[in-house]
Amino acid sequence: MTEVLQVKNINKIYDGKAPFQALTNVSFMVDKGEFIAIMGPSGSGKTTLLNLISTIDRPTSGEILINGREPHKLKKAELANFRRRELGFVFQDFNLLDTLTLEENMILPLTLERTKPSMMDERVESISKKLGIHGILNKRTYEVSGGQKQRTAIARAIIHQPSLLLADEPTGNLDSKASKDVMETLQSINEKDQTTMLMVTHDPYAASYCHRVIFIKDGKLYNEIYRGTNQKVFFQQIMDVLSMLGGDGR
Ligand SMILES: Nc1ncnc2c1ncn2[C@@H]1O[C@H](COP(=O)(O)OP(=O)(O)OP(=O)(O)O)[C@@H](O)[C@H]1O
Repeated sequence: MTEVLQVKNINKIYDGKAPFQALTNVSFMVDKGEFIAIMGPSGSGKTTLLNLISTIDRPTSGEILINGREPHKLKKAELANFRRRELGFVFQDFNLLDTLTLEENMILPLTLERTKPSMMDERVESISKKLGIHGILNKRTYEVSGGQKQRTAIARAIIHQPSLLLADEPTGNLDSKASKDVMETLQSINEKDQTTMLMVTHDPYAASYCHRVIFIKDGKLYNEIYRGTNQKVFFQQIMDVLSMLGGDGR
């Protein structure tokens, strides 16, 4: 089986005085090594979908399988372990701990797994070099740039070699130079390590680094497009779908 993520017929209804159906019959598959962007207007259900895949929230009906397993069926403690081992997270606002150095931030997931110190050192060395943060590992988060913070957050997200890396607007707080830098970093990790990635983004330039963009509108799949060899052409195709969707994709 090469599918890392299977989303099958997902519905999500938020209960309340006026129940709201945020997702309707959403299905898609993601193969090992794929790099996927999810785009759509504001309120279309992107965050809802990411929360279901990241197991933070549960679907009302339908199945989500990650590496062939259904995390939503696990008990609480097992689910916590599953999430820690199988998933990596990158957020818009980095979510780094300000009192720790970049290295300490990076190794947090390994500390939780009680990984041997020699193994930790090896991982820190190779990943920090790959991400271009090796020379600043002893700095604290307030001493480095936004792009460097996000690269540290990416390092933390991949240090335990997750099956699936989930990113929520990873370039949302970055200027265009730092965004380019972070997207090139994600692309290179995806290519070298075959890490499967799924990213929610409003940024068509960021999405143009992906293999495939899935568009959602009003909680339903609207369209999906695959990248050929040319990133500029893909960027234009993404812009075209966004303009059909209406607005600026937000
Ligand atoms: N906890 C909740 N209870 C009720 N309705 C919710 C809840 N969370 C989200 N919604 C509604 O579900 C819909 C989808 O929201 P969601 O946050 O998934 O959209 P989004 O595509 O991520 O939007 P944005 O791009 O603005 O972040 C919206 O109409 C929202 O108001």
